[in-house]
Amino acid sequence: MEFRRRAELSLQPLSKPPKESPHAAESVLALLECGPACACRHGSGAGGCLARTTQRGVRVRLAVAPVPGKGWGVRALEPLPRGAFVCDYTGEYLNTSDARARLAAYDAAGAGHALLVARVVLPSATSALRLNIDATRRGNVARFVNHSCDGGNLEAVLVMAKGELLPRVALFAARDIAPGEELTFSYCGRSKAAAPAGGGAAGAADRARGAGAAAGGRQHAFTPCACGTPACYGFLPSEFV
Ligand SMILES: C[S@@+](CC[C@H](N)C(=O)[O-])C[C@H]1O[C@@H](n2cnc3c(N)ncnc32)[C@H](O)[C@@H]1O
Repeated sequence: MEFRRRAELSLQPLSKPPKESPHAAESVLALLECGPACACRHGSGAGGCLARTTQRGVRVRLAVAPVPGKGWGVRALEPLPRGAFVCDYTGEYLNTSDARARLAAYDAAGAGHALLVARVVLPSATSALRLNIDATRRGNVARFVNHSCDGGNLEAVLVMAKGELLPRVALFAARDIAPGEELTFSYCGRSKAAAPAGGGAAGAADRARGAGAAAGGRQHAFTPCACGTPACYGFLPSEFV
């Protein structure tokens, strides 16, 4: 597993929030993994490549359960050590015009959604790859993870595997998490209120600390936030397409 500042990730609402928004997204490090273009073998057994952390599916016990004021949410059913891989953020990869159309439809329906937008600044720094991953209709457990203004206990990390056409987004434990805790992350990137960890300890989230994220939560009007943290801004990140 290798981390480089090769690409910057900025996961944020579909269009940039106003500069003065407390929910401004920040750039992140990326995780590079082996992939289809590597000669190494997949698998965690003897001889298996270890640089494929996010490619083995969800290995931790999670529960989707109602959370007061937020609809459904995700809780840990076992201790998750800092740096543990929790899950990929899976969903439909959309082009931007389709993503905008869907957002308009979600808005019209007045419903929440789970459309995550990530902008990957390319090494030239003159252009960016934009990922629109919509987990609203098809996705995995990640689509039930709620927002927390203090950054939550998960970190969203951009994952690039050799030979894979598109990057992915994965969620890692940003700190030690106790059984029963609700899993959350910031929908708009690392919260200014969240204390970034140093880079010392081993673990993906450690080194990729600072990952931003913007899943779902696109609300046309300000939607009250029920994260309940001291850092709460009172509303979910908003987007202005
Ligand atoms: C990606 S989904 C998360 C799962 C969602 N709670 C559900 O029941 O399907 C995003 C939606 O969850 C709700 N949500 C997420 N975080 C919240 C929070 N901190 N406070 C209130 N609602 C939240 C919003 O309706 C948002 O549009």
